Amino acid sequence: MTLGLSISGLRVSAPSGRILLDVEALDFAPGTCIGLRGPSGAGKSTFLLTIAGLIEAMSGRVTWGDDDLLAMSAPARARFRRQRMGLIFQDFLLFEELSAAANAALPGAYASRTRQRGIRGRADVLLQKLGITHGARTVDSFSGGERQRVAVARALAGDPAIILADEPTASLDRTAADRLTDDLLGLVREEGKTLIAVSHDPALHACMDRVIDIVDGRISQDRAAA
Ligand SMILES: Nc1ncnc2c1ncn2[C@@H]1O[C@H](COP(=O)(O)OP(=O)(O)OP(=O)(O)O)[C@@H](O)[C@H]1O
Repeated sequence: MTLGLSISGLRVSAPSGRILLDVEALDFAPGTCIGLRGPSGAGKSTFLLTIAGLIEAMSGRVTWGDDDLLAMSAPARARFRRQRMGLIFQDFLLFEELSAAANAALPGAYASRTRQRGIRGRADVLLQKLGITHGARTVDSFSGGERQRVAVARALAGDPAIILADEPTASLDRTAADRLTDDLLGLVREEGKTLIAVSHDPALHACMDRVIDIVDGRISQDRAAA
């Protein structure tokens, strides 16, 4: 399954009333890899949280396929996120005392037995593809690059249509960052998933299909990557 994103008249406000995001119209075709960049505090993470349905104080339309996030109840949004989205963050957010396989299979935590088995199998295949063959070792002894590859396997294990990444290469050195970018984009493209990645890393943006600049909560530039 692939899903595209359509946004119109989106506004996100802080409790003070300050507008954090103001996006008139934006469409992402299914299966596109999109980079988001902009100065610190511009609203990139807020944008990512908004399209993940994690922000309440928003108005407008944020539609994934036929599903309008604002029209859903909070539990329906959480279910949608669980079934359709994989999330990757800068600081990995792994369970330190678990193995790579157990971390990567976490999207199965709330799933039926049958789906859990499928997710475990997919997690193992993804870890193999990502070169993580560390058996029962717990991830607390993994390098940053290895940890982030476990996070990539976890994001993809539930076979979600959408992958959202916030600074996926920021904690890595250049070599590990480039490898992670190659691995992530390779897997995402192989399966036709939609990827949206916030990053300050020009090397990551150079691999994307489209790069969008956000400044002061607004889209200042939107172009197909060279
Ligand atoms: N819950 C909130 N209440 C008030 N202000 C907020 C809230 N969340 C974010 N902001 C503000 O919104 C602005 C955008 O924040 P955001 O984290 O989206 O920026 P960013 O572009 O991701 O920055 P960085 O590159 O530094 O991570 C910042 O000024 C931040 O302080």
